[in-house]
Amino acid sequence: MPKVFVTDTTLRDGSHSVGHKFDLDDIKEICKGLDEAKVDIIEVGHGDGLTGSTCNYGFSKYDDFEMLEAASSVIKNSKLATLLLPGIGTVEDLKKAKECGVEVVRIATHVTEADISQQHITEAKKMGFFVVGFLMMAHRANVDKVLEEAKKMESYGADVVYATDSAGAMLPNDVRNKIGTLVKELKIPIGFHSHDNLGLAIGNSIAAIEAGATYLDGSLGGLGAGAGNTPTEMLVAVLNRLKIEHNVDMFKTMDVSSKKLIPIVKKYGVNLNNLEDSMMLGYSGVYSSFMLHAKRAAARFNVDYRDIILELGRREAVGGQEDWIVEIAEQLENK
Ligand SMILES: C[C@H](O)CC(=O)C(=O)O
Ligand SMILES: [Mn+2]
Repeated sequence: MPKVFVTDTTLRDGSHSVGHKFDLDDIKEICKGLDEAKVDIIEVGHGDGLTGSTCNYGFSKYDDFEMLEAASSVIKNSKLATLLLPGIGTVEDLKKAKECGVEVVRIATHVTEADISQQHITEAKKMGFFVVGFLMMAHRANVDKVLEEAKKMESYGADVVYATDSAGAMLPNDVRNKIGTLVKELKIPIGFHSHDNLGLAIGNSIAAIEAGATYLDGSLGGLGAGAGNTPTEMLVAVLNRLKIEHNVDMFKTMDVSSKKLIPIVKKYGVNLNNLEDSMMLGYSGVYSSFMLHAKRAAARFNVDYRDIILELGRREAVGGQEDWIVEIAEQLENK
């Protein structure tokens, strides 16, 4: 299967979950972590896109350009992105975003309204942006309509078109059908952005990949509107398990999620699940009762418990082989 590019939207879609109130220092911390994890694209800004900070959508703590400058000041590897909804953001805002170091702009419209993206996509291309057309609420139109609207975005010059499951309402077959059709009928790469309202964010992302999508969105810990997005760290784990080529370091996405994002969002009363333990067990296929002992051994030998779990998975450990844990920890210490 072709290589997949990961966009992390913790600092844009995730900002819906914290009332658009991320601090500039928080933005820098998260961006640094995502950048070190080599996430391809990091999206930053108000949850409703550039200049979404209004009484309609909720005021953010900082304006988008301050947030984008803060992000840009720490990003070395990844590309900085922002979202724009025509009618909320303007071409002037795109120019300002460019000056802040933004390289990727995602122009978002309702799935039946691609026409209103023409000016913004055309102007963004002239400014040298990598332009993503983002068709929101993709469950609300049938496959022919989604195709018609995606083709419009392609004809305006978009580099990628997304089908976006804004309401987390799509079922895997719908994803497969729509993404598969776009992949077949368009010349540009196709992306998918999901929400977890039916517990299908990861499953639908897999359906999208299998149907040929090569741009996938996630957010750390799944932080995002509604039930949240596909967790970035879990998406990377699944890509690894599927042996699909990508650029992202799984452990580093886990670290930025558990060590940086979770403490930050606690300030806003958001209790984000720490996915690390359950994800490592599923990823390596190790029985849950090994976790406690692996953590104890990791502390004793000063090694990463995740490496112990990975090795237990490689050895296909089963109940009764807990004695391997200390042996593995000791070997890791001596490496
Ligand atoms: C403006 C929305 O939050 C964009 C998005 O992420 C979605 O439709 O989903
Ligand atoms: Mn979203």
